[in-house]
Amino acid sequence: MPIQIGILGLGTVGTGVVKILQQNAEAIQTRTHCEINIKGILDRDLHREREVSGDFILTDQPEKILQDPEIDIIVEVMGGIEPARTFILEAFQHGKHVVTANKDLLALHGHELLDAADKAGKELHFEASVGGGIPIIATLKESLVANRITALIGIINGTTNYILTAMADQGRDYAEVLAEAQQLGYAEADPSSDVDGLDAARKLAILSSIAFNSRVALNDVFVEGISRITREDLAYAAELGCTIKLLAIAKHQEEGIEVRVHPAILPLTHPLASVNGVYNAIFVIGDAVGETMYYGRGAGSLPTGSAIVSDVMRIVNNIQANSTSPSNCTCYLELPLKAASDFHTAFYIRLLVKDEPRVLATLALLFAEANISFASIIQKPRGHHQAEIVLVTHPCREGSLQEALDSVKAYSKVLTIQNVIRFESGQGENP
Ligand SMILES: NC(=O)C1=CN([C@@H]2O[C@H](COP(=O)(O)OP(=O)(O)OC[C@H]3O[C@@H](n4cnc5c(N)ncnc54)[C@H](OP(=O)(O)O)[C@@H]3O)[C@@H](O)[C@H]2O)C=CC1
Ligand SMILES: N[C@@H](CC=O)C(=O)O
Ligand code: NA
Repeated sequence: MPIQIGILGLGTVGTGVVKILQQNAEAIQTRTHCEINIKGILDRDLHREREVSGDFILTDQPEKILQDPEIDIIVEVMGGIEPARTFILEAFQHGKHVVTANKDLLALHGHELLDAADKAGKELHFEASVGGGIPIIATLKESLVANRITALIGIINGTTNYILTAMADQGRDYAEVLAEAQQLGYAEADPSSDVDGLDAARKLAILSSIAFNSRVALNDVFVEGISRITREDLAYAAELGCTIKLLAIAKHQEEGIEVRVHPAILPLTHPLASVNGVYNAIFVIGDAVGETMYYGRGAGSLPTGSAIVSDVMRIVNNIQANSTSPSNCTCYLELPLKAASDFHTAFYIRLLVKDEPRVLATLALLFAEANISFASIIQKPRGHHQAEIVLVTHPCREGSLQEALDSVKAYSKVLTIQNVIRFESGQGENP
């Protein structure tokens, strides 16, 4: 007897899922000892020309999929919060397992959905929701389960990585490269969720909850986007032997966990520094395994479809072995969350100042009053008796840096604070 699946949404990812199930049908059947058949697909538009066809019904009526007693597994790839949330809850009520790629929904309602799956004794899988085709959720839940994860640092938004790579390598402007990323279909419908860091924050909430076995909600993630990064900052980063990436950082320290998404200056020697263009990668440190990294395509029809179909096959294997209904929720701890003022990093501070005696000495004094010292300084003339100064601090408390910046703002010889960017050593520990 084939196992029947129903798909909600025949867009980019839904089409990839159908293609993989059709193209690799023989290998999939051999590996699962079972035929997997697409019984029905829900989509709004029944008349649009499609890249795929097959022996399935295409319907715009959700009950035809959700209430079909023959369907065992629902694949939700329609996106959005509602009605996706209601459809998934309904799927559990009707005794179906669910696979979803919906990071927006999981970041907001993951707890509710995992509870509903547990209550129904059904499985909920979501490998595609973070890093597209990169196997990172299964890696954290299964392959690294013997470890205490101490740090996870990811490039998990392809759009922003594409933009920063093009700005760094080709010296192009932010707005121009963003428009190109939209044309290429990398960006979300509303690209502000990419460039403002929200897409990466949603993915980090999902990943860190799994990595630390403690629920991290979207609101727990400190978020800053890339829109204030300029070509000048990228050029200074290069001068310092570094690059700038939008990093999703989660660390488990004695005081608690910190979860943050922001642009960070990263040494070129770190493996994440060579993750370029639209590619994603997640660097994970486990107490036993040490440093590991997972790299690949974070989006796209077939890469994302690969993660979905693998999740479907995992469920099919469990159905065959009569061993479904495991515990879906892995958050058995309640770890404290560190406040942003307690983050501890080095900083890059770019200032436009009056080029006069004692300015640098006064700046050193203002920072010293907040207990912050400099690791290096770059100064360049900017004409009209002005100079641009880049100060690189030794690691310090974020709260202390804010105090120092308040004094710097009030200092009359400082014309503008052009930018402030955190450093990330990428080694897990806070220096
Ligand atoms: N694209 C990617 O590379 C990745 C996507 N994801 C996630 O996968 C999911 C799907 O993304 P993607 O395939 O790109 O999205 P698309 O917009 O390409 O596809 C969604 C499809 O579902 C249909 N749909 C949406 N709402 C409804 C509804 N209420 N009833 C019936 N049909 C509906 C849409 O119809 P219509 O077009 O008419 O709105 C569309 O055909 C999202 O959650 C996304 O975040 C995750 C990783 C990567
Ligand atoms: N807009 C996202 C697509 C995948 O989630 C990205 O740029 O990574
Ligand atoms: Na993935």
